[in-house]
Amino acid sequence: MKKVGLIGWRGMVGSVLMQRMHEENDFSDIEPYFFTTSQAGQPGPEVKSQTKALLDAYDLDSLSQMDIILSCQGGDYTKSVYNGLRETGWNGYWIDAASALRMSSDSIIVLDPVNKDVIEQGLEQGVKTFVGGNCTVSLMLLALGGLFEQDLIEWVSPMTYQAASGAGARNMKELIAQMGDIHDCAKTQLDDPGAAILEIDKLVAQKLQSDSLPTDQFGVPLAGSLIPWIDVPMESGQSKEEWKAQVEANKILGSSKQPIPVDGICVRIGAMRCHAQALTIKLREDVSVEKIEEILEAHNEWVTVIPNDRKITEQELTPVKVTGTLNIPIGRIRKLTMGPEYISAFTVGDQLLWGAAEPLRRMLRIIVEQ
Ligand SMILES: NC(=O)C1=CN([C@@H]2O[C@H](COP(=O)(O)OP(=O)(O)OC[C@H]3O[C@@H](n4cnc5c(N)ncnc54)[C@H](OP(=O)(O)O)[C@@H]3O)[C@@H](O)[C@H]2O)C=CC1
Ligand SMILES: N[C@@H](CC(=O)OP(=O)(O)O)C(=O)O
Repeated sequence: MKKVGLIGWRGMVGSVLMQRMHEENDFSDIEPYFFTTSQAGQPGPEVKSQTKALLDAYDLDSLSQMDIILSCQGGDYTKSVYNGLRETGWNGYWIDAASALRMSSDSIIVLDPVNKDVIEQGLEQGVKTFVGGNCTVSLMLLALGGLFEQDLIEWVSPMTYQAASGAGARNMKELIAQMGDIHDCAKTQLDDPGAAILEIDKLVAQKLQSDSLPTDQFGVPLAGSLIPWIDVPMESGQSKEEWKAQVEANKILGSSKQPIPVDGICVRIGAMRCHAQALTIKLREDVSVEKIEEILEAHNEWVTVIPNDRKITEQELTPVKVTGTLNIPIGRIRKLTMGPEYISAFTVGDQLLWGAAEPLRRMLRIIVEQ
C-alpha cells in the first residue's frame, strides 16, 4: 500500500477532505500518515482503529518517506517545503489545495470529470505535481463541462457571488457574528408588530455604518452588504480571483489553441460555503436552449439542469439547497436579447467539496489505483 502523508487535515478544507475519504472508504487502500505544522508528537486522528502520533510537517526526512503527499495546509506551507523536498531527490506525488504551484509548467490542475485526459497524459509523461483549481473555476467548468467539451464556447463572463468560506473559517464565524449583532440592534422593534420599518432600517444602517460590528477578517461588514473585490489587485485592474478564471480554466482544459476568454467580476456575499455564478456566454454558433440543456446534463453525473421556472429555480438553484452536497445545478438558461449566440446561465456549487476537497480526493484515488 502507498504511504500517503496528509498535511492540513484538521483545517476547514482538510476536514471536508477527511469526511469524504471516510465516506468513500479511501483509507482502506492507503497507509496514511498525519502531519502537523504545530502539534508534532500529539495524537493524530483515529483512522482504521489506529491513532498514530502526528509527524512534523517541516521535517523533510519524514516527508520524503511518503509515496504521496496531500496538502491542504495553504500556499505558505507549500512554498516553505516543496522545493526543498524536491531538491532532496524525492520524486513522489505531491497533491495540493493551495494555488502556489497551480501555474507551474510541471504541474497539472486537477478536475478529472473535465480533464481526465490531461491528467492521464500527465501521469504517463511522469508529471508528479497535481493541484486543485480555484473553487470558482472548478465549479464553473463542472457546470459548463459539456459546452467546453464540444468547443461551443467562444467566451464566458462569470459574475460571481462567493461565499464567506472561500476566505477561511474565521471569516465564516465573523459573518455569523455580524448577522447576530445586526439582529440584536433591532430586536425590540422586530418583536413589536407595530414598529415602523423605516425605524428598523435606520437602526440597522446605523449599526452597519458604526465601528461596533466585528470586521477584523473582512475589514468591512459582509452581512447586510457585499464586497465586490476578492484577493489582491493585478496590474490589469482585475482582482487576482478574476485573473485566475481565464488562466486556470484554460490550463485545466488543456487548450492548446487560442485561450478562451473568461473574465468577469468576483463578489463576496453573505452565503456560508456555496459559490454562485451568473454566466454570460457567447457561443460559437446558434444552438437551441433544448440542445444546450441536453449537452450540459450529459457531461457528468453531478450537473443537473434546472428548468427556467420561477418556483423550481427558487427551490433548487440556491446555496441553501446545494450546501454540503456534490450537486452542481445550472439554470436560468435562456437566449439573451443580444443575439442567438448569447445565452445566460446561473450555477451554484459547494466550494469546499467540488471547489476544494473533492478534486484532490479523486486525484489521490487515481494515483493509488494506477
Ligand atoms: N478555504 C477555501 O475555500 C479554500 C482553501 N484552499 C487552500 O487550502 C488552504 C487551507 O485552507 P483552510 O482549510 O480554509 O485553512 P484553515 O485555516 O482552516 O486550516 C489551515 C491549518 O491551520 C492550522 N490550525 C490552527 N488552528 C486550527 C484550528 N483551531 N482548527 C483547525 N486547524 C487549525 C492547521 O494546521 P496544523 O495542524 O499544522 O496546526 C490547519 O491545517 C488555503 O490556504 C488555500 O491554500 C483551496 C481552495 C479553497
Ligand atoms: N479565493 C477563493 C478561495 C480560494 O482559496 O481560492 P484559491 O484556492 O484559488 O486560493 C475565495 O475567496 O472564494
